[in-house]
Amino acid sequence: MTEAADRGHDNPIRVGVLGARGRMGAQVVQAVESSPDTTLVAAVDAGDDRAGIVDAGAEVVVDFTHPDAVMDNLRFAVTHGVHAVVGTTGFTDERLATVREWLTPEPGLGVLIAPNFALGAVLAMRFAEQAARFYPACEVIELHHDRKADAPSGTAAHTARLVGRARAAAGLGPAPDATTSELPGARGATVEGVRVHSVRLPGLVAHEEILFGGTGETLTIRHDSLDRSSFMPGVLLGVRSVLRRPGLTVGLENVLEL
Ligand SMILES: NC(=O)C1=CN([C@@H]2O[C@H](COP(=O)(O)OP(=O)(O)OC[C@H]3O[C@@H](n4cnc5c(N)ncnc54)[C@H](OP(=O)(O)O)[C@@H]3O)[C@@H](O)[C@H]2O)C=CC1
Ligand SMILES: O=C(O)C1=N[C@H](C(=O)O)C[C@H](O)C1
Repeated sequence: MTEAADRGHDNPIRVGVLGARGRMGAQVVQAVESSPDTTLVAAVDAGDDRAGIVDAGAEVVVDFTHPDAVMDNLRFAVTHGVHAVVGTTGFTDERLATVREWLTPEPGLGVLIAPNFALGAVLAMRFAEQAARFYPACEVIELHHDRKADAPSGTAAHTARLVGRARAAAGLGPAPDATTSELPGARGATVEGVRVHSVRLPGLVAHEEILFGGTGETLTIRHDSLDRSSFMPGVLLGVRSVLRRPGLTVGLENVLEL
């Protein structure tokens, strides 16, 4: 039996939420309160004292804050022996290396950082990684609500990294592109050699298309989060699994064993 299965309503996992009044944080608060094997012990937002998380005896902290705040929050959690599940974006390879260093003296502690907690988004990334070596060209389009702070999205950047690395491993060179003249930005940003385009519109939630082009055909992989509830099963799975995953885990695909 897994540790997660041992935790029920008589011994729920004690969870603190950082960014608790934000779009995602408010949903996480509800999800944690509604799940029989988790209990909310602290809800902290900007301006609140995050020491409340430690004082309340949280075992796991969930962070949906801001790329500028997340590293400081994470260091706080690790220093105080609290496991962390992080959805906040902005993680570069350098940031991930720093988190690994922080965890070195804390061998029992787990941190899960996932660019996207929606099942379909995780599957779309895996499918894109699998398709990458078969097509000479790939571009990513991400579409989000107009209140999003960062571009490109963490999911799009992660997808492009996975595709770019799979292309390099397959020995594929740069994608064919005859463009010699362009308005700055017209061809998007480049992540690991893959073009990424960002759309921001009211009415959208979180959407991604990965487009592949080849001989006489295209393949489009598309995922749509139509509501933020789409992220909650993944967040709760992360909370349950981080307790038995010491060290740094990047991506929900590792928890799902895809
Ligand atoms: N991995 C995933 O599946 C998903 C990831 N995200 C990511 O999550 C992050 C948050 O998104 P979203 O909820 O839409 O953003 P919001 O701006 O709605 O929420 C962020 C909240 O965090 C608060 N905050 C800022 N700094 C701190 C801090 N140091 N300590 C505690 N709280 C803080 C903000 O307060 P204030 O407004 O006063 O600054 C705000 O209430 C983004 O990086 C986004 O990309 C979003 C959806 C899914
Ligand atoms: O800000 C958002 O909304 C989202 N952020 C994450 C990202 O940047 O990839 C995940 C999802 O796309 C929603």
